[in-house]
Amino acid sequence: MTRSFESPAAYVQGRDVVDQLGDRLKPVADSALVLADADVLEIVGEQAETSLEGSDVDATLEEFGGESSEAEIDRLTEVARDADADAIVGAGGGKALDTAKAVREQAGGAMVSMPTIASTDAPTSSLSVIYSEDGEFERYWFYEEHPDLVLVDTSIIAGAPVRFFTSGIADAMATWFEADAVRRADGENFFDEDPTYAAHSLSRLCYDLLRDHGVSSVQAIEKGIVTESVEAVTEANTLLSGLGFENGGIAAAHSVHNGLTQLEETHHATHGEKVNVGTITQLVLEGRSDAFVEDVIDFSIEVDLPVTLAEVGVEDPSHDDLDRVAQAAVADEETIHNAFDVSSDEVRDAMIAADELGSRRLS
Ligand SMILES: NC(=O)c1ccc[n+]([C@@H]2O[C@H](COP(=O)([O-])OP(=O)(O)OC[C@H]3O[C@@H](n4cnc5c(N)ncnc54)[C@H](O)[C@@H]3O)[C@@H](O)[C@H]2O)c1
Ligand SMILES: [Zn+2]
Repeated sequence: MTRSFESPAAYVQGRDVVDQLGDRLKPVADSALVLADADVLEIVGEQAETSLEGSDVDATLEEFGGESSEAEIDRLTEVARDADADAIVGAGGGKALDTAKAVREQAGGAMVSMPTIASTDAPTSSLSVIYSEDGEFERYWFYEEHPDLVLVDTSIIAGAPVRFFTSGIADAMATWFEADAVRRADGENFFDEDPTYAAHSLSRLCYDLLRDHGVSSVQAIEKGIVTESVEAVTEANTLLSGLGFENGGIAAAHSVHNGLTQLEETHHATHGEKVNVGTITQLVLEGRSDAFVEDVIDFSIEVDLPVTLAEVGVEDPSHDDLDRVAQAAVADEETIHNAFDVSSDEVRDAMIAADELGSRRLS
């Protein structure tokens, strides 16, 4: 079996790095299309345009409608073609970046991810999650190419609501436990190949940075300030978690997340928040010691992440509801099989046990 590692060509992070957009794009583009929703255009539109035009790159700003749907991708692809754009710049959260990746796939040229929140693994990856226009999950699109540049402005990240940042911490924490489980089970990464030592090691570094700087970084984001802890956790949430999940593979935490999306009442919880319940469930499935699971739960509570089903919207779940979640989590295509040989009954019971441990630590 071969092992593989793939990544964006460049990653740049720091205060005010949006000002570098033009200089960094100029070698490959004479014109760029910037895609962002109305709120994000308010935050970063003018700064991006000034930087591009200051480097003689023609800038077109277009409002993204908010859903990474095929219809929106097709509409924006037309805008990119009409503008004769050599580069697509996506700014915002996971949905805006996933849309920009899809538009680049169809229109060609270079692609820049400019996450304005550190909430998910979307900025660095070579895939988009596609939804219907009404926001129902439809499918994943996989691409040959990664973004050419990921530009992460920490002064913007620090100005965003803290819930996005803590959600990113949850998604990043899962990266380590999933990559480690995949490696132990001899599972595969997102490129259907063996994970490298690098992927395993970067995933571990991701977790260590979260545990070393998580609490202080969240405190700093609450105050809207940028500290070294904010830089460390932004890097963990964005670069390390992104490289870690694609190259290391994912396992049960994300399958439980996918199962939870079956229940309407979890829809208000973010991706990362549902993943956190999945992480604790995975640790129970692995048979980790009480002390180990409690340590992860206590850290989650400290950074205000959910540790119970009720906290992601599922109050007093019926046996049937939990069976539905568990059955979806072990569907044939689910990544849980990458690392675990388990039945839906085992997943359901692990969810109940994880919920119980979480409730005890909360009280
Ligand atoms: N492609 C991948 O590898 C990958 C990985 C994980 C998740 N995802 C996808 O990412 C999406 C979730 O992304 P998300 O959690 O980032 O949310 P999102 O993209 O759904 O929404 C982000 C929201 O935050 C707002 N926002 C952005 N920057 C802001 C700022 N600086 N200040 C205030 N508000 C700001 C936006 O206006 C938007 O309303 C899902 O569609 C999920 O499937 C993709
Ligand atoms: Zn995730």
